[in-house]
Amino acid sequence: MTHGQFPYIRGRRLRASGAIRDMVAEHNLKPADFIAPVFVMEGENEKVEIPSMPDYYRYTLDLLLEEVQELKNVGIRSLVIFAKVPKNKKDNKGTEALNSEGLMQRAVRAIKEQFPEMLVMTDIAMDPYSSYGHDGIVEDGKILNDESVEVLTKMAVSHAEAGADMVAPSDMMDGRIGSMRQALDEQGFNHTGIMAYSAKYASAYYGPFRDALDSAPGFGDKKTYQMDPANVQEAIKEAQLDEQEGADIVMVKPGLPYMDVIRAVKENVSVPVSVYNVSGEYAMLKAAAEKGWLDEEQVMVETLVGFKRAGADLIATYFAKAASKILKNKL
Ligand SMILES: NCc1[nH]cc(CCC(=O)O)c1CC(=O)O
Ligand SMILES: [Mg+2]
Repeated sequence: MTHGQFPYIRGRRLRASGAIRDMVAEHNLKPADFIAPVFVMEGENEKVEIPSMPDYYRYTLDLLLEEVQELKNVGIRSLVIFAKVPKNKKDNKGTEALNSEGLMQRAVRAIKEQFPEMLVMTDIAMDPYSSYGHDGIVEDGKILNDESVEVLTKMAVSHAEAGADMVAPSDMMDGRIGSMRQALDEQGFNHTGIMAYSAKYASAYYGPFRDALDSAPGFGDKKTYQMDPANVQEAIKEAQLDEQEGADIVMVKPGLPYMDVIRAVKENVSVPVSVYNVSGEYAMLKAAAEKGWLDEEQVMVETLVGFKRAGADLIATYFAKAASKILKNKL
């Protein structure tokens, strides 16, 4: 009798073909999972490749609109805008951030006008506007919390006025989510959402992004407000606090070195969890791919599905367009 020959339970039966593998896949990526970060700068008819982010560009607003059309064409439904602020418009209080005719506000209005169905998020942080490159007002070498929250709150209202669907505070000041929720509600923007960068770590993986916006801190580092990479319990606390203060979505950032944090946060909040697959993670893969050391497309998809497996509901990633193209061709 050959019946019962060892092994009679064979996992490989469910891996035998593309059809069965796709059928039993526990997690699936789709373009609607992605938030595409976009960089906008002043000027006309210009796009500049970010040196440490190959194939990624900063656009003047006219060309950004064409790029948004391309994102839409591959199925992307959401983007988050970052504005590059000219040096002469930077000061310690981030004054330019509140200018209703500022680049960010103009970009939101133009994108929402041409693509009303696109979910437009805005970065709320002072560093691109700060002469010190910090996410808050500086006094005697320290980053002030409550004074900065006042500015950040006004920034959120200004972006809501411009038409942002969600604001995304990336500053890590205490109490800013509650303050923004209250101000938005009081000023008639109770429909404007908040995606909180809740567990944002003091990470060296942000280097290329700071190149893109010319926003590196002018002195010191961001360790008095961004989190210590050693901590995970604290991430749960920060995410739960932001949920209580009214965040609609909480975020973990960066992504790859913090897969466990995504899982921990996911299990401890009831709002959706997003992850930011940051600029340094993009740069690492692009650099290895350029050298022919890694297969860019395969590693990209493997990484992105890894975020979903870890517990992320949505993913902000510079690979949004490339990954969406691949996913589209698969269907
Ligand atoms: N507060 C600004 C901000 N918003 C997003 C990033 C990083 C994004 C990336 O690296 O892709 C940063 C940089 C920082 O905190 O220094
Ligand atoms: Mg916090």
